[in-house]
Amino acid sequence: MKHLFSPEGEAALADLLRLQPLLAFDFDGTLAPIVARPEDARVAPAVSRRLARLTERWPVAVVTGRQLADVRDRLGFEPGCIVGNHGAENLGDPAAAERLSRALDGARDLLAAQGAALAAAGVSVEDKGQSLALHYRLARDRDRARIEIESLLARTGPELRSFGGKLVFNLVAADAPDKASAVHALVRATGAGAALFAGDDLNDEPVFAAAEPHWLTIKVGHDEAATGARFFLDSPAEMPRLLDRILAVLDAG
Ligand SMILES: O=P(O)(O)OC[C@H]1O[C@H](O[C@H]2O[C@H](CO)[C@@H](O)[C@H](O)[C@H]2O)[C@H](O)[C@@H](O)[C@@H]1O
Repeated sequence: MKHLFSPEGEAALADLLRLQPLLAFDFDGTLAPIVARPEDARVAPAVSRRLARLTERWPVAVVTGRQLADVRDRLGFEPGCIVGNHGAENLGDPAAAERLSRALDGARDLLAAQGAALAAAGVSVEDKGQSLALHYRLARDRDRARIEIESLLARTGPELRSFGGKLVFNLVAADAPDKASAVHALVRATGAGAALFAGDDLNDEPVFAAAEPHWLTIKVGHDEAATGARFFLDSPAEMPRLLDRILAVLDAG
């Protein structure tokens, strides 16, 4: 996999921008650097200023594992669309959203029963409606925290699906939409000719895997996880340079 600012990456970006693409971004680890506490995550002004300018002229979306109500005030700009809960929130179907949230009720009961043990192991729980996040970044003994979480996950049924992330386990309904279906739906809804999608985590991999050949997919950061993205950026600190490249093409056109 090559860096986006390699000659191959620059050429792929130039080709993509001729197709009037949707520009879609993950939040944590992509627009906002990873921080110890989820409540401290924010988009840097250097990034939000550029995204605000882009949003005036191009379809821009944020597709995040967070809840909409949580992420909105962390952005510093107003994108054309935000999809939350790993692709399951804000798809315009309130009945489906309600069903996806109710599917987690059994897990909520398990969490209540196992709450003291999880808290003692340093696990914090985020209930986001259509998904649950069990964080263990701040646990003193991360192995012990993982064991507690895995024992809870082992007691959930086939109506739920779990997947990992950055020092977190996530739980959603087995049939919950993922970020890939969300990005495809946004491309259709905006009439965009392609998509650029940048993300850093496991919940972004379905987008990379289901991308059309003419899309541009970018993994942000380096970790051991295999990725299906075509190009990479070293960190969210490279985001202003990417956005400047896109703005320059728009200014030239
Ligand atoms: O899809 P994303 O926008 O990347 O959201 C994924 C999860 O991000 C948050 O957790 C992660 O970021 C935190 C802040 O940097 C970090 O402290 C935590 O360890 C990470 O797992 C968020 O809290 C979750 O709800 C999102 O699902």
